[in-house]
Amino acid sequence: MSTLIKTDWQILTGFWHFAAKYKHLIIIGLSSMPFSVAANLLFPWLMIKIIDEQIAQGDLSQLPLMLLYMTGVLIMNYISDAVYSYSLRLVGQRTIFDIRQALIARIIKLPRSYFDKTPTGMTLSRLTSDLESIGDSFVLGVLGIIKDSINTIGLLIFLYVINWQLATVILVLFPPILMITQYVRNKLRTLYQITRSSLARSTGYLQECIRGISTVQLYAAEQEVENKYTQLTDEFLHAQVKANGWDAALFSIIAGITTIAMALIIWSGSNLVLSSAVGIGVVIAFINTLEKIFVPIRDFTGQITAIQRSFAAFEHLDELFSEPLEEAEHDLYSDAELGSKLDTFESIEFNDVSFRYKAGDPYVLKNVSFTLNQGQQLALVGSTGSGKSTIMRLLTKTYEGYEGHVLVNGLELARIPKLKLESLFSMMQQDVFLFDQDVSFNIGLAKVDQPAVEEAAKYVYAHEFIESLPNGYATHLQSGGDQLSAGQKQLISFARAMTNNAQLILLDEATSSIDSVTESLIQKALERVFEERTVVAIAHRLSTIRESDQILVLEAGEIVERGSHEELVKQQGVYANLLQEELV
Ligand SMILES: Nc1ncnc2c1ncn2[C@@H]1O[C@H](COP(=O)(O)OP(=O)(O)OP(=O)(O)O)[C@@H](O)[C@H]1O
Repeated sequence: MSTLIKTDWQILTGFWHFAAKYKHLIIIGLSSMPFSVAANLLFPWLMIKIIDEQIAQGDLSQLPLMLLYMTGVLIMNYISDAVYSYSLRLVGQRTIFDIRQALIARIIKLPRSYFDKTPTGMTLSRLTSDLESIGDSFVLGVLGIIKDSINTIGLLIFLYVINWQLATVILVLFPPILMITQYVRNKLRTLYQITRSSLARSTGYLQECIRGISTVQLYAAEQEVENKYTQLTDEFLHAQVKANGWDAALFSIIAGITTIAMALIIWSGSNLVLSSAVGIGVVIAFINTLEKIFVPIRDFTGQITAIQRSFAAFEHLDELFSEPLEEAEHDLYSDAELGSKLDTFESIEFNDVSFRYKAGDPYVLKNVSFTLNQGQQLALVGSTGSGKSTIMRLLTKTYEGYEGHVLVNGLELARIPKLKLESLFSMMQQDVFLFDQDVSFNIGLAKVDQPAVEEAAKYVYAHEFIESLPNGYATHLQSGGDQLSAGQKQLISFARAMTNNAQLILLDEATSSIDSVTESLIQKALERVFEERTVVAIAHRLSTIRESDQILVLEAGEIVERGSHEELVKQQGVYANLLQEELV
């Protein structure tokens, strides 16, 4: 089997098309480089000229012109540096912006199976810290390395041309500087890893505690939470302090080596001056250039580490981009093939359907078959874990990969694009997710106008309670609708399901206990839906589904009984038992 592990280079080239869009900016940035290098070389060259050919000769006639040149060179340096940084940083920022947009577009289309196996925090960190890491580490690292390497090589060649003996003095100091920086960087890398992982752990812990704040307060566990958090952040602080120490040490060591180099240059330079091999200007130019060579070398290993660190982020993003969008893999019906076949709901047919969530897992649906025609009501009944919600999830294409056939109006469900189902089916969910927005948004999800929102609310008897809220439909629902009762949340979910006038209502009745006033509203709404629409319902209270045309009783993924309420009662089987339990 061929290995699918990509090299860093392959991953990186996979992202190139994002940056390639800004080729013109990259060309502008890179073409400023020769000017920057030229300025870096011209400056010491002019200095030598001024000292050795003007000052040392006692002839200052050319001095104003030389100073003018120097000013020009400095200005050229600033401008080229600014053009380089501005344009290439802009490329970095725009590229990251585009990657973020592409990532979000991808994430929201990923199948539910992805979200089942991936913690939310991990997906969010791809969009935040991984992208930030690419911005901070990769973009700045690469920009720094390109600029510093070209400048350093240019300067070294220049110094060798001016005087090879003094240039060799500088070159001799390269190996110890590289060794020391490598050693300190390794220490820093380990410490940075500790700081990152301890920060991630403490932030994760804090996130969890804030999410579960009501439990923390209810059980008076504030002190324990505080202690644990202090312990986790202590580790972070400790590693950070150590890292600061090493960072400062590296800085001082390089400053020390620069001083040693200066002493060596002065010492050997003085001898060369005395023997008239070079002018004093050359020695001064060498001293002036030292920092420009040693500081980039100090930063070099850091930039390499930063770039390496960003490879992990690229790898994470690549994984996310490689996550399959399940629907795209299927041979979906074209618009022409569908024609008007899905304009009105006619029937659903489950034909020997089996399903498991993952290959190798046990089947949670086994050979399920049933038919539901327009205008009928089908109820799914069974103990917890028997597979009722799984049937709903297959119908809404939340999960794919069933065995057997599911036909909607005679068309294979797997081949129907999800969007086409939207106007046909509507789901009244058990887990009501309310957005931190007003009631109207929560009902219409910004897809329908206010009259349609109110019409849907009236249909499910939610209008009255919504009107009694402080700002009616404009009332802001905070933290997932904490100010609403479980029943009120359900009514909003019902209204949401009604906004698109879908012909088939998929109903997942809530198990949560509901106050009696809202309960009667919910019952009225359900009765109306059952009377007027085609319904597939998971009902926890059997009273809700009494009037259904067909009741399927599931046990461990299999249909064990089917029939109307009366027929099942007569059978004296599982359904009759469930009914008995409910009455008790
Ligand atoms: N995302 C998932 N991944 C793996 N297994 C799952 C997943 N969701 C449900 N299951 C398993 O599938 C089986 C059927 O679950 P399902 O949610 O369909 O039951 P249910 O009858 O709707 O139960 P309840 O009445 O409690 O909602 C259970 O054994 C459950 O553990």
